[in-house]
Amino acid sequence: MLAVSGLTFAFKRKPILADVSFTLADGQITGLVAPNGTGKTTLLRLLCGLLPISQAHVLVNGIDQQQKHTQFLKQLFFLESSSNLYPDLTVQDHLRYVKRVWQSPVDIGETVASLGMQSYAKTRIKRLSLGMKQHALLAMYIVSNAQTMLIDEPLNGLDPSSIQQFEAMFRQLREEGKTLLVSSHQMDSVGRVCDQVFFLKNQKLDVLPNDGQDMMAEYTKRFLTEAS
Ligand SMILES: Nc1ncnc2c1ncn2[C@@H]1O[C@H](COP(=O)(O)OP(=O)(O)OP(=O)(O)O)[C@@H](O)[C@H]1O
Repeated sequence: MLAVSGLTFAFKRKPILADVSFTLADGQITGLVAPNGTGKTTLLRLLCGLLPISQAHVLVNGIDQQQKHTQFLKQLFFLESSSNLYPDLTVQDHLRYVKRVWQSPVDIGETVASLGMQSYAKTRIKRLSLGMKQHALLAMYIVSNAQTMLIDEPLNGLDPSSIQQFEAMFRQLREEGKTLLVSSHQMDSVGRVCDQVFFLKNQKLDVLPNDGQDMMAEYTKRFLTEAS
């Protein structure tokens, strides 16, 4: 479980979050949705300690981000984007690194096969397409076996069958009891896989349980009607 209380953050004069509190349960997928530049990535960075949380508390399974930082980080996986991958290392190098650091029992070969990556597992990152790099990034999350996974726009650059494949992987991680917070602009996909959605608006999170609503209509209600 991830528990956040009293999180406030601003970049100089740009407020991003105002006294935000929430919990994410194990075995749940939460979507994080907002227009470009609102603060989704900033929230994910704050949760894992890449930006200072000042007076707030962020705990994973009761372990405090600030008091037990190393132990906290072992419970969590966040790699912001596939542009953070090492260009001269292969996909397999990245997966071996994650497996070792997170002391994970997850089998690399099985993960590669389940994502259909066999043909480029030994290829350097710099020779891969965007979609292939997105697969490599998701494979790193799976191999980490971390309890909490913060995933920033994983569906960018994916073709429809890869989107289906990623959605199946998210569901599988949910079945394994993982806690997923996934930012996305793909409202149809959010509707298909998320148990609840956080709409970030006016520095607050508007929490919507997924009861099968049309998520694009929910987005429009919150963000497009006032823009038009
Ligand atoms: N290091 C930084 N210094 C100053 N401002 C920043 C910094 N990083 C982000 N911002 C600003 O904070 C705001 C939120 O950015 P963030 O990247 O969190 O948005 P986002 O919701 O993830 O957007 P997108 O959907 O485009 O990825 C933006 O206005 C951005 O310009």
